[in-house]
Amino acid sequence: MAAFPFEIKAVEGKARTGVLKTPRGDIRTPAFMPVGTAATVKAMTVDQVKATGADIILGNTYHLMLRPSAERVARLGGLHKFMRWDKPILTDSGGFQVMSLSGISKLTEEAVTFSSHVDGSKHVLTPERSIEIQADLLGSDIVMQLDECVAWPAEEARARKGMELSARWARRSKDAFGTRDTQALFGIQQGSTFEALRRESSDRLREIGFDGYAIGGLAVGEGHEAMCEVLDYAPGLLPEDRPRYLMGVGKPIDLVEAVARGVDMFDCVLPTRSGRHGQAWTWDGPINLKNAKYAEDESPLDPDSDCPASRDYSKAYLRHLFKAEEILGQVLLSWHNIAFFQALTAAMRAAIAEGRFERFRREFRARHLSQ
Ligand SMILES: Cc1ccc(CCc2c3nc[nH]c3cc3c(=O)[nH]c(N)nc23)cc1
Repeated sequence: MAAFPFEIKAVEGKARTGVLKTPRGDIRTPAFMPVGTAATVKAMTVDQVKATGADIILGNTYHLMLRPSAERVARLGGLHKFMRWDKPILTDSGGFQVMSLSGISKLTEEAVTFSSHVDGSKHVLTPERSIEIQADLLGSDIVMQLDECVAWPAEEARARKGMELSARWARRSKDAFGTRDTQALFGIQQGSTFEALRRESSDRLREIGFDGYAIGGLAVGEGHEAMCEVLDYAPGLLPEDRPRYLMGVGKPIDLVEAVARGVDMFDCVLPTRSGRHGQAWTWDGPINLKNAKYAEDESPLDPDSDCPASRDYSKAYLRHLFKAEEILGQVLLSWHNIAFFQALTAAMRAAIAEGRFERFRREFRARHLSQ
């Protein structure tokens, strides 16, 4: 019995819109999940995040196990209580962050061992330990298996080794997760840019059985075209009646093109990270508010938005805040960008439900990529 019912409401081509029902609330798909790495969506309060329409946020095993430690979060009541977010949380398993953030790390059949980028202390992550941190100590609603994300570009032999290790860790993760039914476990498809490897990965994950399936190993520098080439076949290798989560993606155009290829869930640091540097995402494409042309532009970022950061502040004021290095600039632009990504996924849900997604996709590309 799948822990979380996934109801697909409408389909247009490969695009789907639906609802993933969890004990802590429904997740409308296609869904964009704001990244809350260290128990905060950077520069935003949970009330602002909720106001944007986000149904779920992401937490990070790697960061929280190093600081304040998973045991401390558990003693403080778990991640939801700690950060005052009472809707669903998905946590990553930590392996990806070890490879991209920590200093010395060692990968064996048994575990990933690494030294903390915070204080140099030594840590060990096994599939079993990652499940314990995510499910028992942080208390997340959607748990990710521990996997190995092979760097791009990869030789086929190297990509096979990583895919096979991830498949063995998928089995160990499922065994450690057990028969919990108030939390969900997602497997992660690997195989780099090789169709045969991704097919084998998908078959092994399907055999084990998961509540949802992630597409890993992308958004690692391959670029939009190469990613779309993999997405032309990768989502379809996974069970069509369960959610498909494309990890680490992406720019607005990436989301639209991935939804068109059958992806349901997304996460990316782009809206908050670019917001902190003065980049605003809009229906007409990205703009850099530090540009002199906005110095006396009294228009807001989006007058039709219900988000105060998008509707109530002039570009001139936002530019001033960034030039003056005022914290409020980072707060307002993070808020606007997250609201824009939520508005984009809401527009795609409506378009698919009304059978006009292809028109939406065509019009979005024409307007957003016009620059
Ligand atoms: C809080 C949080 C931040 C980031 C993530 C996703 C991080 C992420 C990737 N980001 C870009 N490409 C990625 C690939 C993988 C991958 O193959 N496996 C895993 N476990 N995570 C990935 C999850 C949670």
